[in-house]
Amino acid sequence: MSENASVSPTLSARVLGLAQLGLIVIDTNHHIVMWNQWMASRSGRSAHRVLGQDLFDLYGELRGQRLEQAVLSALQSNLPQQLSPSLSPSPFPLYPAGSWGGERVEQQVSVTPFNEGKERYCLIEVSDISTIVGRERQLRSQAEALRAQSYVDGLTGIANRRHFDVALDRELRRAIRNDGQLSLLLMDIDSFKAYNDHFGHQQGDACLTMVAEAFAATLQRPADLAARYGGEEFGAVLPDTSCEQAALVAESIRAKIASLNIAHSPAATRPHVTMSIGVATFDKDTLNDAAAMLAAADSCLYAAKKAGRDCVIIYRPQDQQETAA
Ligand SMILES: Nc1nc2c(ncn2[C@@H]2O[C@H](COP(=O)(O)OP(=O)(O)OP(=O)(O)O)[C@@H](O)[C@H]2O)c(=O)[nH]1
Repeated sequence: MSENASVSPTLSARVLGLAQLGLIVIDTNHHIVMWNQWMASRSGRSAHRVLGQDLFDLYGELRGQRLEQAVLSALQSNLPQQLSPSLSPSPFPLYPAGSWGGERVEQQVSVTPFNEGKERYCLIEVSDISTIVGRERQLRSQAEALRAQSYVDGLTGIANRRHFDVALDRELRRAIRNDGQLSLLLMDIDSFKAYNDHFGHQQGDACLTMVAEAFAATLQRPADLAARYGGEEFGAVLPDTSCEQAALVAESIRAKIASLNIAHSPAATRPHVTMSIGVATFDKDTLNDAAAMLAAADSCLYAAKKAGRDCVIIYRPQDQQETAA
C-alpha cells in the first residue's frame, strides 16, 4: 500500500461491525455519533435508535457514576481514562448477545479523547471480561474448597491434625483471655498393630473410620472438636470444659467404642476394639500452652496403656495422675 493510501469507508464500516468489543463515540455534548454492532447486539438498541442521543440521557443510571466522571475528565484533560472493573463493575446494561435479561456481562471500560478536525470526541471501548471474571471466581472457590479440605482427614472425614492444632491454639488463647476452662483428650486404639496384622491394613482402615465416626458423634457441643491426631491416635479439644466434665466425656467415648463390639485380634488384650484415653485440663499456672497440655495428655495416655488399656487417665498437677475408669 502506498504511503497516502487510506482505508475505504466501506472497509472501516465492515471492520467496526466485526469488532469483538463495544465501540461508542460521543461528542463534547455527549451525543452519540457512533455505536457499533457489538453494542447493538448486547444492549438491544440499534445504532439508528441511539445516534444523536445524549449517552447519559439514554442511560440515566450512569449519571454521577465513575464512567461519567471519566468521560468529563477525558474531554477536559485530553487524557485517556481506564475504569477499574472492581470499582465500577458492569456500568452498561449489556447482556450476552441473543439473551435478553439475566446477568449483565462483566465489563472493562476505557475512555479515549481524540480530535478530528476542529471537533473533540470521546471513544468509549467496552470489553466483555465475563470469562476472565468467571475463571477468577472459579479459582477462588476452588482455593476455598482446597483450604476446607486441608482441614479434613482424608480417611475418616473428621478434622485432621492441622485443624486440631489450630483449634487448640485458638481455644487456649480464649481460655487465657477469659480465664476460662479448656480440656484436651488424646486417645489411641489399643493393640492396633495386632488388629492390622490379623485382619489386614484395609480392614484396619475401615476400623479406624468406624471408631472416628463413633468418637466424633459422642461429642455433643458445637464448639467441641474431634480430630484424627495421627495414625491410630485421636484428639479432642473441649472448650469451656472442666477436668471433671472432660473425664465424663472421655469415659463416654471409651464406653461407646467398646460398645461397638468390633471383633479384635486374638493377640489383643480384649476380644473387641477398645481405646485408651489421656485427659489434660488448662491451668493458668501450670498447663498454659499447647505443648504442655499435649505432653500432659500424652503422659496420661501412656499411663493408661501401662494400666492395662481400655481406660481413662486424668492429669492432675497437684495429686499426680489418677485413673478414672
Ligand atoms: N490400617 C491402618 N493402620 C494404621 C494407620 N495408621 C497407623 N496404623 C497402624 O497402627 C499401629 C499402631 O501400632 P503401635 O503404635 O505399635 O501400637 P498398638 O499396636 O496400637 O499398641 P498399643 O498402642 O500399645 O495398644 C501400627 O501397626 C500402624 O501401622 C492407618 O492409617 N491405617
